[in-house]
Amino acid sequence: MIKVGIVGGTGYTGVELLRLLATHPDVRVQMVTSRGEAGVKVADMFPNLRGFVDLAFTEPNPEQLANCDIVFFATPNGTAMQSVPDLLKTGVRVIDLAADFRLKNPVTWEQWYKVKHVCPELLNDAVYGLPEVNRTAIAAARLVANPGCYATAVQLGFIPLLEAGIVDPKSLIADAKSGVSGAGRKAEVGMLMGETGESFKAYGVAGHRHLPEIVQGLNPLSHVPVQLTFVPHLLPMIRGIHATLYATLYENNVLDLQHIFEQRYKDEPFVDVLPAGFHPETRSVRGANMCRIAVHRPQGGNVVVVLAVIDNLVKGAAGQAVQNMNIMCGLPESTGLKLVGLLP
Ligand SMILES: NC(=O)C1=CN([C@@H]2O[C@H](COP(=O)(O)OP(=O)(O)OC[C@H]3O[C@@H](n4cnc5c(N)ncnc54)[C@H](OP(=O)(O)O)[C@@H]3O)[C@@H](O)[C@H]2O)C=CC1
Ligand SMILES: CC(=O)N[C@@H](CCC(=O)OP(=O)(O)O)C(=O)O
Repeated sequence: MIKVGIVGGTGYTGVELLRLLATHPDVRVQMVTSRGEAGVKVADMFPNLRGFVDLAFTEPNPEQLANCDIVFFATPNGTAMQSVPDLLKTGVRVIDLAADFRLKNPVTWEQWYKVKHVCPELLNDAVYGLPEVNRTAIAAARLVANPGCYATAVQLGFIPLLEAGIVDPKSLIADAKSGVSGAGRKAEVGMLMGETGESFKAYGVAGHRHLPEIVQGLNPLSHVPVQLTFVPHLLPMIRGIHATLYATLYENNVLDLQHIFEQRYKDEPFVDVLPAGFHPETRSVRGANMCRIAVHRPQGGNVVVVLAVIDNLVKGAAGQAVQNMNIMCGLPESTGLKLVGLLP
């Protein structure tokens, strides 16, 4: 059994990790931390876990964490980097769901996250945990940087087009919408039902911190640096991301875009390319570790439109983290992740 610890078990991604790991056949969760809820039984706070998780929240104690095989950090940005260097020295392998180890350049990190990185020497060692690109490196990694939610949907949508070299990398536009759970569980006026319900708005148009992450991931697939306009929006729903992606074809000749997408993802257990003409719905991936994608070419013109949906808490966070753990531990990648989306 893999001995697992979770730092930050009371946040939305931490609870989602608990939900997924509670029925994982090869995992024993032996420690879940919360400073605010230390001593409280997990199942008393989250009744969906009654009968599955018989643990109480504890303070994040480094000695207990060192007794785990894998530690997940489901903590705010800038938290994991404080304790990961010491934890790695004990031989524990780490999966960080936050952004601390996603960007390779510490200057870029400081620019977007507004704090100095405390262990920039680990940034090159950390493997970006997008299995559809980095599976081999993830298997050998001691430190995995789990991608951001928007970054997952946007990259999975653009990857086949850039790899095939058929679109102008300077023409990329990502219009992405997220449910409110993307902002986490902490109290915030802007996330109240009265503020978000029956309303819809863009935010972060001047620059969102997933922009450098997406560009860093897509640049190696392109012969010239990509130029991306990324606009996130907040939707009055709880879970889900819908990314509508645009790119301009180099040549307006007939290309089988459907075939390109189907071939790229034919062996991927967690990317589902829909038949031509379909429109994916966020509810089809709610609770599931899946990215559903459709590719369109409106009016046969030279603009490709890709639609990609994920559950921000599953393929956008906890599910992808478990997928990475399976790969790191040599388990079949789908172990514990054969989840069907919740309709309606
Ligand atoms: N929500 C989403 O859809 C996604 C989130 N992420 C990222 O995952 C991480 C967690 O997100 P989310 O679950 O939404 O966050 P929440 O704000 O909902 O939860 C944060 C958790 O971290 C704990 N925590 C906070 N500060 C510290 C600290 N200094 N040391 C130890 N534990 C701490 C909190 O418990 P306590 O304070 O009691 O210790 C709480 O359990 C974030 O970095 C987020 O950006 C990534 C992808 C998607
Ligand atoms: C709706 C909403 O607020 N979403 C979050 C994205 C959450 C996420 O994945 O961001 P991390 O990079 O911090 O992990 C945001 O835009 O900040």
